[in-house]
Amino acid sequence: MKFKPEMDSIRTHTVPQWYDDCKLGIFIHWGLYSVPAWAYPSGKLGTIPFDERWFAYNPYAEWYCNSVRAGFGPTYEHHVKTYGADFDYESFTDLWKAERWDPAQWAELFKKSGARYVIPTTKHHDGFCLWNTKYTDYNSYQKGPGRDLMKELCDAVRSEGMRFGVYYSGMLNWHVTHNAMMSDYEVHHPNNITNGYADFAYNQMMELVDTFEPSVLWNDLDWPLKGLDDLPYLFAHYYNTVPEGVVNDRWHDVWFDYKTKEYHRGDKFLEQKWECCQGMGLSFGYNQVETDEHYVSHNELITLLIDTVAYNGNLLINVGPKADGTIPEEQESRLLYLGKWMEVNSPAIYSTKPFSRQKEELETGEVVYYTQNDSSIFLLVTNPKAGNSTLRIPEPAFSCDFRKTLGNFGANVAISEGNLVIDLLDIPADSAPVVLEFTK
Ligand SMILES: CC(C)[C@@H]1NC[C@@H](O)[C@H](O)[C@@H]1O
Repeated sequence: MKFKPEMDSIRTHTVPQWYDDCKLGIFIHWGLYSVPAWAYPSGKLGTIPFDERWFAYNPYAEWYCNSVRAGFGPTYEHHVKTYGADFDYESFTDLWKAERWDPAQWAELFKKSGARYVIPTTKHHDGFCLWNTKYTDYNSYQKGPGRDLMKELCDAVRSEGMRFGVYYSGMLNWHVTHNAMMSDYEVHHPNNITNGYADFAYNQMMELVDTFEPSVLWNDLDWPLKGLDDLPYLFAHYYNTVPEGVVNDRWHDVWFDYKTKEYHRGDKFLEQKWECCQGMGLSFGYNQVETDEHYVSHNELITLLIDTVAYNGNLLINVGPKADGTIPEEQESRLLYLGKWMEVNSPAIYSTKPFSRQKEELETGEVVYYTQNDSSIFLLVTNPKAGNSTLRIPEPAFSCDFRKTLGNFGANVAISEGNLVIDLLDIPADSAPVVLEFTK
């Protein structure tokens, strides 16, 4: 076995090329919380103080159980009015049927979006498992849909040639703890998290590795503090079982292959491989309260991908399906639009590296990004003006030859008075970002 259960051995693991090259993944938050599918769209993570102003007004619909446990606030009031004060969260297993779910349809849509990996929630904080785990009967095979949702999805994703990863909420399990969490400290120090629970989480993670051999282990929030000594054994087993596997950075700083950023992006890492994960709206789980205005626009989604890739990141964009197994039209529409753009422009995305410059904001309002591969430099122009316009890029970062535009628009390129001058021609109204390729 290449990896031994000791951190000196684990630290020899490197990020496999596939993860660096693929750039775009699909997150899926689907679970019992998809039945009520209700949250108060209070604001983006990071814009609201992380106290009860966040936890009792949580825009994350997948936090429904905790929001109700708060005992006040809009979600609690909605629950009492809709289901009654005595309706406990576990009873949503009787209402979750997934009656319209076709995993092949999901996989086809994700493939069309240009995504190359898919990571579903196998167990979110509520503790309900979406695979036929032997460690609890609180799972989708024994209850609710009566199906091993993860096995069906894994087969469908892989049959479309995409990689399958697993999300697992290691630190939180609200089927085990029963108090409302109203602070960041409580989230990272849940009471009742015993040695027994740490063993449960370890055993389920090992079961996920052995059952699915996932390309990504995406643990969330933190790992049970009583189980930190188990992690070298988990990582060694995982890397020996899945040599091209990668793990994220939410394991109590014990180890990571790549860093994660959730919504607020701040300073990007550039040198360190990272992944931006967010919903298309304010929530990861489907929230019936959200309308199109809460969602990033179609072009903003493409710009989010470009702004991530230019800084050495991957975009893991989330899909929140409805309880019946259908994907909300607003989300499907954005994925298809992104996929159409990728059909033409993916050479500037897949298998690229950051350039010496990543982003420039021009005086005329356009924002220009750069990526590169071994033979080309790509210049990606977000919010280009409709019709014909001229971009002036002072002190250009390169003087190589303009090769072509990617897409149905024209361009004339010249160096004039020390500026790279680009005449963009025939840009449609409300255009998606446009890409020009230069030869090194
Ligand atoms: C980024 C995503 C996986 C989020 N992580 C923190 C959770 O509390 C939240 O519900 C969501 O799963």
